[in-house]
Amino acid sequence: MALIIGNWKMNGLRSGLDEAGKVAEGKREGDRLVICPPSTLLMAMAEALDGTGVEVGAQDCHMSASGAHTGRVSAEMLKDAGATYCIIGHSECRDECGDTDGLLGEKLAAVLRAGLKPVFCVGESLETREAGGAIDHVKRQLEVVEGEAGRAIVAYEPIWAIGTGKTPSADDIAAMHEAMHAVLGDGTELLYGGSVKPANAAEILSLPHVDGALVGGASLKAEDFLGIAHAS
Ligand SMILES: O=C[C@H](O)COP(=O)(O)O
Repeated sequence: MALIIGNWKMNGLRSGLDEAGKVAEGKREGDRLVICPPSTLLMAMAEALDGTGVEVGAQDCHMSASGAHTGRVSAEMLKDAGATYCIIGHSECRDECGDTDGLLGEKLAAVLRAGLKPVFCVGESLETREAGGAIDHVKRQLEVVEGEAGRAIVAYEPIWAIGTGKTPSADDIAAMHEAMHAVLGDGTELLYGGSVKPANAAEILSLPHVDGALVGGASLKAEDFLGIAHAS
């Protein structure tokens, strides 16, 4: 069954917990669903979803377990709050938080140290795609995670497809996932992310080496999120 992870990004107040409850109500036997809310909602959501089979994840973490890092949250704290997954290397974090490959290697180690499942994001810009360098770019990004391939989930998210309504062609997604699988092997689940919605989910999730989806905007409404899950 496909793994469908919803990334709420910086969206959601306590009232949003109702939507997570609706996801749990609509979950079918065997569905593998994860919601990554903002950290303010993590503990409450983990408690609300306890026993439903819908898991909760975080969107980023600090590499240290604790210390003088004002405003930051460690992987251990996220685990303690009820998270079982943690996204790292999302293009928005690479861009806004200055996540470098070196820093991401430390975050990956922190997530594994805390006993969380890392969801490591990679993806190219439109400029790189148009220059024909997408696969080489992603392969270079994968160097951070290659050593832990069996313990990580990797999400391919072309930056130009995030929140734009645009997606690569099915052939381009398949080619990228084939290239990632060749690097990482059978033990790593590979997700696609970038404008996934109920209408395109069946085609994307049927592609070879696409084991699931990382969903942004369409994860905010339970109906859409479940529509994606049930398209697989
Ligand atoms: O983490 C999720 C991705 O950035 C995809 O976002 P999107 O589904 O809104 O395009």
